Amino acid sequence: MADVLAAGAGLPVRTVRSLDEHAAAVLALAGPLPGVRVALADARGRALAGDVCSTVDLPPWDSSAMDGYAVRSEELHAGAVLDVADDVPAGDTRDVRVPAGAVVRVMTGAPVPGGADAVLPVELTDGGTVRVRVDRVVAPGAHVRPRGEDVRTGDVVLRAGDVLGAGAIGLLAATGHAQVEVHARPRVAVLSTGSELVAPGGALRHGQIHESNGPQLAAAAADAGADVVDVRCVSDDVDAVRAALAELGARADVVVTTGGVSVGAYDVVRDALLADGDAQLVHVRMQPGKPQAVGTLADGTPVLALPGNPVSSYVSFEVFVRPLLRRMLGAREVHRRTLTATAAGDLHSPAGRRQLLRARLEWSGGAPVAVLVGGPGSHLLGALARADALVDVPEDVTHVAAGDPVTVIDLREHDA
Ligand SMILES: Nc1nc2c(c(=O)[nH]1)N[C@H]1C(S)=C(S)[C@@H](COP(=O)(O)OP(=O)(O)OC[C@H]3O[C@@H](n4cnc5c(N)ncnc54)[C@H](O)[C@@H]3O)O[C@H]1N2
Ligand code: MOO
Repeated sequence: MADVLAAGAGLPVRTVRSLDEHAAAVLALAGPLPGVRVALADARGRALAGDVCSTVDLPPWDSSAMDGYAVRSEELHAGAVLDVADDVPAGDTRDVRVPAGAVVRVMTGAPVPGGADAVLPVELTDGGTVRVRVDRVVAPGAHVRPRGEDVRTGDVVLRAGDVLGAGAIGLLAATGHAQVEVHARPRVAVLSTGSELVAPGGALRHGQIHESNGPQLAAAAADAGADVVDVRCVSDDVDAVRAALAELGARADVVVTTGGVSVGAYDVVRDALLADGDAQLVHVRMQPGKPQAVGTLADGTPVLALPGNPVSSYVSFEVFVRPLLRRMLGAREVHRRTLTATAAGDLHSPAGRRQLLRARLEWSGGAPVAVLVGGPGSHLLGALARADALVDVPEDVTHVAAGDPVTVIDLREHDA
């Protein structure tokens, strides 16, 4: 296959690339954005800009795991009656000791008093508050959570590039961090182009359709952790597109366009990008998503021009834009998870184009099965909405039989 493709009389040449080559070119457009300090409440879904160490031991002191009595275990035997010398609820900040021959009542989460080596759960006693009768004994160490068992002061608890989920936010709070340094969220602007487009809700005349790529890609960008700063739509007018791109470039870290990037007479994104900035037209050996353009606007802002067909723009977003946004967000792993599933039915794929087919994952005996939804047509939005996976058929594979293993890109995870 040639490296460049002459697209026809009078049309600019296109670089021909595989999906992986184009994805690598897109990823090279930008690195992680600078770090910013944010409150924990704003940290969810963001990636750490540096390693984080604990400011405390966890637990910070020997802690009771049960409501009961702090005991010297060697003094216990069934039927023993011991004095209850003190009462230590959670939050008691005194430094209490267990006298010899006695016990101290403790609650879950209370510090285990000095001298005690175990906690006797209240269920193994008569529950006395002045004196307590021991019904059964416990071994040394029972129900005591030792200081530092979980985390030690100075331990690196989370690393740069970790994406903060609920567990990580809990750990940051527990280890003493009210704020944390994360990478800035990439600011994304989405520009849809097409004179046939009418805002959702608007009345349609013959030849017109509702604009759906903008809302779709804005949702996908937010889902990837981006801050969507603008979503707008312009008609097929090259000056209008150039003006919109210049405005959006000034406000965003990445501009994503849809439509107008193929070989048509009114493919104005193509013309606007070639007029300003530094962009390359690309023919990607994939279906959907063949015509693409990528580069920078006049002010240096990365721009990705995706094809207008709704499924093409969504799939292109998934495999090209999303990894770039994840990289700018600082995530260590920028790609979606893939898994091997069984094809539910036969499928066909064009030679020389890597095909990404919309599918639904089902489970049979615990193993994933990929059930295609809709056909390969890049206009089939009805089916796209029911898909939660993309079956990834390599360029050189033209036929997959029902029951064969297929690689599947799992779309079910939400990162934002
Ligand atoms: N002669 C050729 N024609 C086409 C080729 C080709 O190689 N030779 N490639 C086809 C492929 S593949 C694709 S993909 C499309 C991409 O073309 P564009 O990126 O220029 O997209 P448009 O022509 O502007 O639109 C295509 C289609 O999608 C609808 N659309 C566009 N924007 C939106 C939107 N925001 N919301 C909803 N729907 C949208 C538009 O109405 C068209 O139906 O080119 C093929 N043609
Ligand atoms: O490359 Mo297009 O996206 O097949 O419809």
